[in-house]
Amino acid sequence: MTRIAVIGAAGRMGRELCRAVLDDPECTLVGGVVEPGDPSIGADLGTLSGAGEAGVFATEEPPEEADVHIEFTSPEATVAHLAYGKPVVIGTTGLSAEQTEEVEAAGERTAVVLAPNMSVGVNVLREVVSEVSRKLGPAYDIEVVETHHRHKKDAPSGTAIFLGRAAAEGRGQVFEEVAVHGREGVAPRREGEIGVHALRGGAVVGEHRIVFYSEGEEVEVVHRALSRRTFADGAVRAAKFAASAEPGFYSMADVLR
Ligand SMILES: NC(=O)C1=CN([C@@H]2O[C@H](COP(=O)(O)OP(=O)(O)OC[C@H]3O[C@@H](n4cnc5c(N)ncnc54)[C@H](OP(=O)(O)O)[C@@H]3O)[C@@H](O)[C@H]2O)C=CC1
Ligand SMILES: O=C(O)C1=N[C@H](C(=O)O)C[C@H](O)C1
Repeated sequence: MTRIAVIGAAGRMGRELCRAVLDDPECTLVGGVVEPGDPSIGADLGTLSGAGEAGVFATEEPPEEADVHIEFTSPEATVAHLAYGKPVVIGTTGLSAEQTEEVEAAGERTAVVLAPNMSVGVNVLREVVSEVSRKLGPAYDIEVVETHHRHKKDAPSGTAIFLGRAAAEGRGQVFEEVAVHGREGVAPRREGEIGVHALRGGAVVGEHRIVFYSEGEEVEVVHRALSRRTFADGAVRAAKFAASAEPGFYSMADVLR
């Protein structure tokens, strides 16, 4: 039985995670951490997440007995929470290069899984995107287009960067050197650039399109998340992995291996 505490339990993903952990016969939800001063402190996590009373309550600090934490909060909170020192699965996106380095360094002390998208589909698609890019070669123009709900804070999405890197790597480029984020004014396409575009609106759970254009054809690789449950199920799978893994810095590729 894996004892899991959800950090950021009052958020959109936090509630989905609480439901997913409560539904999993191999896991026990032992706690849920919310921001200091949050009105849901003391609330039953089952009731808060819509799963029905669970007898486990939202707190400001995680319970000692957790084997592993699942963290979907903000970049700042995620880095601050590394001090808990527990095995942790991190889904938070929008981390700076310095914040990512801090997360990586935590892997020297405990098991850390960091993934901008916990769905099986996106992680399989990463290989497909890399391979399509490799086979089509540098003559094709690549554009990455992502769409998310109106509440999403970071842009572009962590997944757009993840899949953009795969496309770049596939044809021997470094994504950060060729990415062009949106276009405005006089902005003709330069050879080899990868355009990245973030659409925000409504309740869209998450859509990612990697489009390859030549003069004569258009090849599109698409992932649409239909429910946040797909991310939560992946995170719970990663938590079971992290709870028994050696200290190290892991990705979903390690979890799904
Ligand atoms: N890897 C993946 O598969 C996925 C990743 N994500 C990422 O997960 C993150 C969260 O997304 P989402 O759930 O939609 O966002 P929400 O804003 O709904 O949830 C984040 C929650 O974290 C809380 N929080 C902030 N600081 C702390 C803290 N110090 N302690 C405890 N809780 C805290 C927030 O509280 P408050 O609102 O009061 O600030 C909020 O309830 C984003 O970075 C998003 O991109 C999302 C989906 C899938
Ligand atoms: O904020 C979200 O909602 C999502 N964020 C992740 C990202 O930034 O890639 C994953 C998913 O697309 C949903």
